[in-house]
Amino acid sequence: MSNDLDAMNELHWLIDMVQTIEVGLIVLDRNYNIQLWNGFMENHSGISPNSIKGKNLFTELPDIPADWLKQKMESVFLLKNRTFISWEQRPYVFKFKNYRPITGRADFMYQNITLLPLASLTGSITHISIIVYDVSDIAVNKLQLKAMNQQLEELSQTDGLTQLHNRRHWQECMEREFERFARYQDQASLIMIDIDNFKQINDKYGHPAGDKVIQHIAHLLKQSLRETDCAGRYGGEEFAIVLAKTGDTDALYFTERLRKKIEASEIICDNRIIKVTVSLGINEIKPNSDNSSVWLSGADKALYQAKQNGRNQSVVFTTQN
Ligand SMILES: Nc1nc2c(ncn2[C@@H]2O[C@H](COP(=O)(O)OP(=O)(O)OP(=O)(O)O)[C@@H](O)[C@H]2O)c(=O)[nH]1
Repeated sequence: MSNDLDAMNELHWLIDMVQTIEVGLIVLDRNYNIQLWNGFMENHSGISPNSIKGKNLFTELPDIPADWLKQKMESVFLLKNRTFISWEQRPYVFKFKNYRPITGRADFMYQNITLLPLASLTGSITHISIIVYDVSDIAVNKLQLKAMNQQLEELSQTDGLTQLHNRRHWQECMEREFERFARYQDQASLIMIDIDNFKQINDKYGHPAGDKVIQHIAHLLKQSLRETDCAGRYGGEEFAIVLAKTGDTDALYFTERLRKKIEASEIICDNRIIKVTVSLGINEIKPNSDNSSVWLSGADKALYQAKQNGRNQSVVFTTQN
């Protein structure tokens, strides 16, 4: 008698706990009709256990990705094995609003889900349990950390004044492009750009005005680039670009258009108009280029030649440079 009472108590406690636990519990039969729907599910869906019992899960909650979840559940029935669905795989299965104060930034509740086969007294799998864990805190923290890391990575690759790639990152990009060429024999051209007589601009208008000129050139440069091109601030008043899939004839067309655009533009600083020009050196990858340094130094030599020739011009590297 006392054993019966103990067992009854245990069952009663268990039912109480199932109802109040901060985890969603659902039991479905073979046709996905709901047999159990605990307090957590009621609180977050607004649907009471009495009103949903015996009804089909997918009819009652049409937001659930039915085909996808059925496929998972069928394999649980078939293999008699539990399955886990992580929030990283699918942020949620049940579209519940997120009310947590800490993770107020998430609109919905991130969920980890376990699908558990339930055996009848005869041992056959007649039902399935869906266990829903609210993992919004973990998910939001992880996503925030990921976003911050991404931001940090971008910052570590970006030049603060111009928002172009910084020298180190540009160099990596250039080396990648060089290796790609070595593998696929693709065309690519490297361009070095230097602002003409920049020291005089600093001396005449002041360093802040000089900075503004650098930003202005970077802005015009960005406007001229394609998605696949890679541009960076190589030094103080020097920029470097890799034009993907571009031979030196097209690169020259690009640099001349940019040069003329810069020449025609003006920078207004403290009510004064500043006009600048740039010199540009171009070097197309050659099939016999040994390494990326040779490619870079070819463009640098062509730039030097452009300066020697009187500035405000583009020069294509040849072995005579
Ligand atoms: N305002 C500003 N000036 C910089 C920056 N970095 C380098 N400079 C200046 O840029 C000038 C570069 O001058 P030089 O290399 O002598 O060449 P240049 O006057 O441009 O003459 P050419 O290149 O021969 O046409 C130096 O005076 C540097 O101090 C920067 O970030 N901002």
